[in-house]
Amino acid sequence: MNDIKLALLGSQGAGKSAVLVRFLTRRFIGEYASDTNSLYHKRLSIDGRQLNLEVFDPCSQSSEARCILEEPVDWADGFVVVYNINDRTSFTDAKDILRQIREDRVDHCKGEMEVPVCLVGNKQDLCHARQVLEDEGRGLAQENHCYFQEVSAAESYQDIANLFTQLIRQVMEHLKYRADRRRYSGSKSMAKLINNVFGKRRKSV
Ligand SMILES: Nc1nc2c(ncn2[C@@H]2O[C@H](COP(=O)(O)OP(=O)(O)OP(=O)(O)O)[C@@H](O)[C@H]2O)c(=O)[nH]1
Repeated sequence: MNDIKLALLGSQGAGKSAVLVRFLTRRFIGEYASDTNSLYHKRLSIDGRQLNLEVFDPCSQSSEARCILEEPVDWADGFVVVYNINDRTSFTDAKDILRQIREDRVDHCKGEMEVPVCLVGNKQDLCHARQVLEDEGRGLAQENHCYFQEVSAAESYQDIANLFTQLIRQVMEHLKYRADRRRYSGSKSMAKLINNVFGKRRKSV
């Protein structure tokens, strides 16, 4: 069984918990405790593969985006970055978060494939009060090579289910790529070791 770890990031009130709970339970619950970190578990099957999903929903992060969190960035295999389309500040925070994820991952995983991230513009049902155009969200996602979707946690399950499914597929590919890379560099160093030991020995015989 594959273990997949995701983290939800975004500014306070963007709707992180609402998006996640909609995915996990198909329901919209109006209010959530926002003063604790939560770790959700779910078993699911995607493309015939059984998965053990863990999702970290950290408690509110300040709007200065001092937010993020060394821990989830190291811990998670993929990220869902949520902003509120009616709140430009939350979009600016999302930009900062995407930049921080990229910088952190570049530092830690030189030469590795980029970590899968999904950018989510939430509260689409309130689009009469929109402050962030859909094209701006799409543009930001393109700059950061990530999947993008506007959703309404209040009104719709399907878009949210699709985006989590897409992200989880990308994470599975990413984990496979990392495992293959490790195996390849492991076998290369093993070949080098064998060559060093036996190659030298053969010479002296
Ligand atoms: N109209 C509407 N309201 C939403 C939607 N999603 C969330 N909300 C509301 O927005 C508020 C904040 O939602 P949360 O899910 O608690 O947001 P959060 O990002 O987890 O917030 P923190 O835990 O404080 O960081 C709540 O009152 C939700 O009911 C949505 O799609 N549409």
